[in-house]
Amino acid sequence: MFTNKKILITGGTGSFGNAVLKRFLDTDVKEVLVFSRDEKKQDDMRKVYHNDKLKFIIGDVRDERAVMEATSDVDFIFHAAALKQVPSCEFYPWEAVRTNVLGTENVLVAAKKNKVKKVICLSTDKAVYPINAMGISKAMMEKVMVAKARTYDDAISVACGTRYGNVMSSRGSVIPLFLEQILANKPITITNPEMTRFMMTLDDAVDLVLFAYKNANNGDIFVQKAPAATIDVLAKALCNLLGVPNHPIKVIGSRHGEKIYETLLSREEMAKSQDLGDYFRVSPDNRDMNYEKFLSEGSIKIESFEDYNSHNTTRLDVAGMEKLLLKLDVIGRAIKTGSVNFTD
Ligand SMILES: O=c1ccn([C@@H]2O[C@H](COP(=O)(O)OP(=O)(O)O[C@H]3O[C@H](CO)[C@H](O)[C@H](O)[C@H]3O)[C@@H](O)[C@H]2O)c(=O)[nH]1
Repeated sequence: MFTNKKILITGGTGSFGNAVLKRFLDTDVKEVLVFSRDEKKQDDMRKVYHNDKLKFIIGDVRDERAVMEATSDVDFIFHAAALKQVPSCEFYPWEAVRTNVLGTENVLVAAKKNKVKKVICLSTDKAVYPINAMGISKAMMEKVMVAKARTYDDAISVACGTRYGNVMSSRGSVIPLFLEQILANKPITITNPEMTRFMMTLDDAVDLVLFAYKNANNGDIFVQKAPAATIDVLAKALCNLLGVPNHPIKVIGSRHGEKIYETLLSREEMAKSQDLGDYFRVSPDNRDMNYEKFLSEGSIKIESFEDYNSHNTTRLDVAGMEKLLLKLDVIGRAIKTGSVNFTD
């Protein structure tokens, strides 16, 4: 699939970057370039992987020149660089715009100029009916991707997007936090026990981008079908797995910008999405602005569709959640060693 090809991953030192990298390095890829800002994280990765195919570039997606140069000789781009923490983006929304929106524009402009064959832009469920700055910036990122893709020559370059739910145990997320709290014998801090989130493993996340890579047409957005659970179920499953079913719980209330449930596809998107089995594809609206030419489009009955969200998808009970959690290395390590290692 990647024989003799050069791949660039923006934000390649993060949880997703590491997971996707491992898959790429197992192929006969020519080179994998990690483009990111943090020299320390790059140096740590360099030492862990010891692989000649892996190259590191220091740079920021906000910097047009750095992006142009980094992508000059690249076949594929996986664009994962982002500000993604909901609370911090609420406090610094302009920073989210700079990285998530303008940074993505830089990547897409450079990809066109440098004739990159495919660009896969990573988005999130929080971009659908967005209420927080992170989600709004990711929604704008998707709009930029779709609009830029309209200007691409299909025979040369393809840009597409993927939308994730929560990636279980990614850096800074709730699963490592709850594990730490249990192991330190501190109460688990639950925001709202009834809140639901889609649950995806990092492997699912990698499968989704590879599916998009293989199947995308210009402007497509892909979503993977996924189960969901309440935070209460998640906390109970973690306590059971660590052998402390009666561990204390403290309800702390929602944080800035949080939603009670997340949506992977809006009702409007469901009406025109294509069901591909484990995935949905949402193709772009490629009409031009002379809308009077396209009257038949008005006939779809949006009301007869429901959005695809973490309340109405398959819901995991405690046993189902435990089974899914056991797929994560971090859980096995926590059970065995009594400590949390965040390398997943
Ligand atoms: O102390 C805490 C912290 C979180 N939660 C709850 O746990 C769920 C998940 O929280 P996370 O912080 O793990 O995840 P978010 O849903 O806020 O956002 C996450 O998912 C996004 C994708 O949707 C991005 O990847 C983002 O980086 C990542 O943090 C939420 O319902 C949250 O309210 C608690 O109950 N207690």
